[in-house]
Amino acid sequence: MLKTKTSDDKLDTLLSRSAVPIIDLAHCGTEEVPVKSVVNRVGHQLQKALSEKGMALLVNHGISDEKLKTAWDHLDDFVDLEADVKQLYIRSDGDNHGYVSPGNERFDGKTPELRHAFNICTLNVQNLPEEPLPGFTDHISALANDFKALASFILQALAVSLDIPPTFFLEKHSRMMSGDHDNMTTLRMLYYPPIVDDEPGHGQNEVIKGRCQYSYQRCLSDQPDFRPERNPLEDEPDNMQTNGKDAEMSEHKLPNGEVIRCGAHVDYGTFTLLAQDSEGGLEVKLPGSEKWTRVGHLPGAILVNCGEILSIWTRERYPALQHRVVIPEQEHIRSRGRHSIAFFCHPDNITMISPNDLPQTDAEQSTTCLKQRKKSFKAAKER
Ligand SMILES: O=C(O)CCC(=O)C(=O)O
Ligand SMILES: [Fe+2]
Repeated sequence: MLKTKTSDDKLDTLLSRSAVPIIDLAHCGTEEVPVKSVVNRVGHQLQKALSEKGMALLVNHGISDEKLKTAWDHLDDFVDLEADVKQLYIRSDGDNHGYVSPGNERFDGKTPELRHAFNICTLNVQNLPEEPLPGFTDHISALANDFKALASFILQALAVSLDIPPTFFLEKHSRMMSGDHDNMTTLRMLYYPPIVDDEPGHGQNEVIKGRCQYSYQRCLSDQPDFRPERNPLEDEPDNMQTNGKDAEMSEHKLPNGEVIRCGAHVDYGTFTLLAQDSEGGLEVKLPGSEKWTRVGHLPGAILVNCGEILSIWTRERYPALQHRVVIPEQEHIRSRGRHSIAFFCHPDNITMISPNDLPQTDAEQSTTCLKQRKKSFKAAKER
């Protein structure tokens, strides 16, 4: 009893350090017909969380930890296959589906990324590595369907939050996981290998080539992690850093080159659902701030963050969240591998995105009114 209380207290303290609002989905996030009262409550909580922070942590969402961990085991097994077998599943031009090896992507436009990714845009068996990895297809298909159901729940809650008909977004996302020619929704499995600094004298390209070899490190960390933000002025009294430089203090720079786990970017879909086995360097820029903030890690929780399309649809009421994954400063953290799964929720390709689809807020209405009054006053004066 006491033990439970103590650990609850500890968790409360940890959660109070989190920058992210936490929303409880009462275990019905993946139900085909979710309980209406829960959708309504979550809608109201999302309204506050997304407009103020651009993100929220979902708990009791309905996707079990076991399911996520088994998916990461399958990804580990895939990454461990011989290069010529992996090559059969590589992402090809003009199609987002398939495997992407380390060093091939630069989300910030310049910095190569240290991660293995497997994009799944369709559940067509031919496009999945079932032959070398029996069981892969069934497990990943079931997981993709769970994420699709969870995304449908969030789409309904979003409609509630914006005071529009509950099926408004759902109807515009009816083709999720049918292939990126119909709908760009993607389940992306990610593995970030451990980072071990090169010894002096080793070649420049070791980081991309050598250090990204697979280490067969199954997901390890399962502890809540909300370490307080480090204050550079406290740690290095002589160092007169400005605020703008805080970001660099939480990041480890490798001596032999510019690489990152995932460069700074915003997702371009409606929203993203993100599961992770440890934080491993995930940082965000909260709306209106230029400072990188650590997200922290709550085991089993799924982060939802706004993408560009939702930001356009809502006239930035729900701003797209800038994020990145840096190489963690602490040696014991960066020398651990990290797994994540991102579900990028996109509208059907034929959908027209217009902010005029959504009713305006009172503030927006009065700005529009004022603009119209000024315009007619000017016209009357000219007449
Ligand atoms: O792995 C992560 O935590 C983030 C990945 C991400 O932001 C992306 O692939 O768009
Ligand atoms: Fe992203």
